[in-house]
Amino acid sequence: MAQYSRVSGTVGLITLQNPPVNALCAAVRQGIVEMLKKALSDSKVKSVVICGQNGIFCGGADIKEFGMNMSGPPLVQVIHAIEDANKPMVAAIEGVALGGGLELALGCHYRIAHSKARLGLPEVILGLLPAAGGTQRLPRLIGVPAALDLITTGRHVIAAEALQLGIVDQVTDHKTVDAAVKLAQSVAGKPLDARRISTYPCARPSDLDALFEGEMQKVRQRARGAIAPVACVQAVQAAATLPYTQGIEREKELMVTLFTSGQARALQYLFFSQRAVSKWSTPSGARWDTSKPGPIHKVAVIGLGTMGRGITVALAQTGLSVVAVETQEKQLMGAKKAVSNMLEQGAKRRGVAPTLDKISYSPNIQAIADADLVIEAVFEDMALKKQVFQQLAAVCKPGTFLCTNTSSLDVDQLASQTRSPELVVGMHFFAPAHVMKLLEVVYGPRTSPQAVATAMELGKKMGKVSVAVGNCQGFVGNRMLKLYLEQAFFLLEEGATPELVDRALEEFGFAMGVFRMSDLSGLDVGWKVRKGLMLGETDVSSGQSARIRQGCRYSPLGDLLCEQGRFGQKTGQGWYQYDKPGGRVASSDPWLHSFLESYRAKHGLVARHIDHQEVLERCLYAMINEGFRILEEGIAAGPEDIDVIYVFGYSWPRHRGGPMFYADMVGLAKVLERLEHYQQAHPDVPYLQPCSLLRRLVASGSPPIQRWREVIKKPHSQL
Ligand SMILES: CCCCCC/C=C/CC(=O)SCCNC(=O)CCNC(=O)[C@H](O)C(C)(C)COP(=O)(O)OP(=O)(O)OC[C@H]1O[C@@H](n2cnc3c(N)ncnc32)[C@H](O)[C@@H]1OP(=O)(O)O
Repeated sequence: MAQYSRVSGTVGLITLQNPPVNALCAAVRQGIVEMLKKALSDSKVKSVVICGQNGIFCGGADIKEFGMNMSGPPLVQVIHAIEDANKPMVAAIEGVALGGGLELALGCHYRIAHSKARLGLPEVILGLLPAAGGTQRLPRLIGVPAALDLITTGRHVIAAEALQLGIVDQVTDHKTVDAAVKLAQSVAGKPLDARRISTYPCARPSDLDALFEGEMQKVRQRARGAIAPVACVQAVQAAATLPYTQGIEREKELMVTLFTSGQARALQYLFFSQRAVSKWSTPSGARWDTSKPGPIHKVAVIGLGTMGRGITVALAQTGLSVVAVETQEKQLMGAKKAVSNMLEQGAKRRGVAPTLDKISYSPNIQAIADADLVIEAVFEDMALKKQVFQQLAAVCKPGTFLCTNTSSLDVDQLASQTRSPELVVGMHFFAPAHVMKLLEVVYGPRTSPQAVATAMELGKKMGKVSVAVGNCQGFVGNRMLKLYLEQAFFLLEEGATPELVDRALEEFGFAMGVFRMSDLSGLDVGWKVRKGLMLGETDVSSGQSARIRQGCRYSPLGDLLCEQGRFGQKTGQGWYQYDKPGGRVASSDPWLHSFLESYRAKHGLVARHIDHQEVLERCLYAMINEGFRILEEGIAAGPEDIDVIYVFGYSWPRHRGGPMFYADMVGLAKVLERLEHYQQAHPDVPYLQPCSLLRRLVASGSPPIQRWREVIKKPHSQL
């Protein structure tokens, strides 16, 4: 899987051959060792170039090998053999040099990159560190602060920045391998001692201890319990304080700890899950590889509130033509200004020209007549959306895909308003729509495979992680979220405080606990949804009836706060208090605590001690149980879909893989046992009843998450 040839008479060329990204699997590593021997023993060869086939240098170690017993020569030794070579070694970097790929290049004596190439050490994103000498060579080459930045964030740099940092020696706009061969010829016979990075001293800034202390603090804060970023800092600290041979030992030691941690498993599962969700399928048999997306040149957005504006920005940034329609003139003018600002800021950040000219604005719905796809983003109200869909059906040209940006409403009811329900599909964006990576693509029973494929393709163009899901109340994300929120309310009724619940969830790894998050997104949003479901009326706020709706336990706490005008950050008061409306810093609110006390007294509830474990089990297992129901009903095709939705749309801590992966880590039997326990304690909460799929999985011996689909497909087995 590595090829050798001699070019221009005196240059040995080693080409890595492992499509699609030339990952360094055992056979590639073995191939490099053998081809290197050939090159070094060929007396005609004066210098050697290493490149990758198909315009990609190397995407790093083969992540698929991580779960297996490693065979073949270890990458660290391969790189040492390259660095020790007595002929100049030149890395010709095209496409990407990531992880082990960049480490391989750092073992070479010279590096040349194409101007479009991207370089980086993204191991931290996989729960690892660059353990093939990356943490030891990079700081020696570019200095401790710059190396810490790249290694702890995993960010990619383009060739120009790599040149500026000193990672590469040259950048070319021409054929990289040809330029590398020229460079190799020009350095043939030159001494190599000063080119072996492992022999460089590591420049030590005078305030080294303070630098590492500050970095460690920053990283711990950002990591939210992830251990890899911390290990990355420790490894770079070894480079700065120890000789290379000891540093590389420390790097290995830290890597072994990470390698065997559940966090690395979770993050690697997420890497493959993120890619797996693009290979969507539906229960009716439609699939990504047999469904062709329709051609989309022009997209219309209807309704320019917060969501419509974000969607318009995200569309314009893809380079598509956009018609943005808002019937209220004042709102239209405001939207135009806001969208232009967002586009300008985004373009400035990315160093490109803003795409303002891609958008035309109109107060008239007739302006969308020639759009290929329409995204309706009006207020979340079924009657209003139905009216808009009737208008769309009348105005749009035949074959136009009609998409609704709804967070929970029935996509099929909207499809019924049109003559072509097969063209109707949900596109559930998350706020702010130009920033958040997640897109739920919702197919109804009549949505055509082509409509799903088109929405998925558009999501990809917009840089989203798109997940195809079935049509049900709340789809996947909000359906599970509802139970998470509800359990948190029940915990308050039983004696917890918002602070206690949030602390437990934040220690678990969420950026914000459920109550701080509700304050941020606005309590009124959920209130309106509950009213729409006839749940949020508290006119019967005394006695038992206030806490029972539609025959089940209900907590009106959120509704009662809204009735007081406490909508969260926007009003300066919610589950917490803020220094002013729009304030961001939450502080404990004595009013809220006495409100909870009088609420409990009024309803005869006796506060009891609640610990973090109960908070996690009640909030997370309720949600996970619903996840199993979603899988059983075929609303999500597999656990990966649910996990990707939760990580990219709901800030689930990445190093915990997602709710379904977490259930696998905890153990399905344990989750089942705790759900049974809570169901007995709370018989008025029917959804705590363990889902039959969970029971079947446990009865099947709790197979690993990668094998759940086999059990899902056999609905009646094992019981
Ligand atoms: C004690 C132990 C010592 C070990 C020492 C060595 C340690 C080294 C650590 C590492 O190198 S870890 C790996 C670091 N590299 C990465 O994180 C890069 C991951 N890949 C990417 O970021 C992207 O794939 C890409 C390379 C930028 C290409 O992106 P693109 O959008 O073009 O394609 P994708 O859809 O993402 O990928 C295509 C295809 O390739 C598979 N794949 C990508 N990278 C790897 C890899 N490193 N190993 C195995 N497979 C990889 C990906 O899964 C896709 O597969 P599919 O089947 O087509 O979905």
